[in-house]
Amino acid sequence: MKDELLNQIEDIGNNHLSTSVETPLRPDAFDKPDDVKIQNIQKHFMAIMDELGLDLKDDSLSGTPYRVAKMYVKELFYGLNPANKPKLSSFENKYGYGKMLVESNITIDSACEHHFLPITGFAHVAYIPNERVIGLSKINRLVDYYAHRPQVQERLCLQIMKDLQQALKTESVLVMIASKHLCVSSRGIKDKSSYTTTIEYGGAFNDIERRKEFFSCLNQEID
Ligand SMILES: Nc1nc2c(ncn2[C@@H]2O[C@H](COP(=O)(O)OP(=O)(O)OP(=O)(O)O)[C@@H](O)[C@H]2O)c(=O)[nH]1
Ligand SMILES: [Zn+2]
Repeated sequence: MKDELLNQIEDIGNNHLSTSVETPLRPDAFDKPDDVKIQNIQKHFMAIMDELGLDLKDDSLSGTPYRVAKMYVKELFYGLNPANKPKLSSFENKYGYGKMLVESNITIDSACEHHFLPITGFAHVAYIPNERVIGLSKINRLVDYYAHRPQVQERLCLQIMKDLQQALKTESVLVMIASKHLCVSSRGIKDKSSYTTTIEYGGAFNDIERRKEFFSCLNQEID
């Protein structure tokens, strides 16, 4: 009886846990063109500055609402729009390269979705090819694309991994991100020294020996 009750509680718990690596976006998120979004955000940001008591007639401040709006739509959050997703061109693995490829120290420039403050650091991506290999720069472009959204680091890691697994038609992909969150270092607890590491992997990387090999490839002195 007690076990049955515990199972029922567990079932209820599982039913409530719906997992998704998608960024929560409204279905109509891209119905408006970018210039309309910029105009609207400009008005809202003007209201924020006004509420803070800033003089919007000052010649150094008057352009700020437009600057911020353009920066949000075209730069910091360009990765929200699927139209901006890089094409992941892949090639036949004619040479039969069968071991690990590691693309390391990829710049992470992101923003935390809880505070809209920067997340900066590095991503290290590895995969073991099957029949396809991918253009190296496409890995960096994919990281940049997903980073340019309001993010949490865990989801960023997963979004990159899942897309690469799909493009490369293999589960053997690993994504590690080490970064600093300004919301931890510059406000709140103001811890300047801590940083956050997330690591997600599948396929051959479930083997600890493959992960050790990956770690041994990091921090090489190049140049
Ligand atoms: N798991 C996770 N948490 C994050 C990430 N970025 C920021 N956070 C955390 O999100 C949490 C938001 O918590 P709240 O208590 O609602 O916000 P807060 O009052 O500003 O929290 P403090 O930062 O502790 O002052 C904070 O603990 C942040 O450190 C991330 O990428 N992943
Ligand atoms: Zn934050």
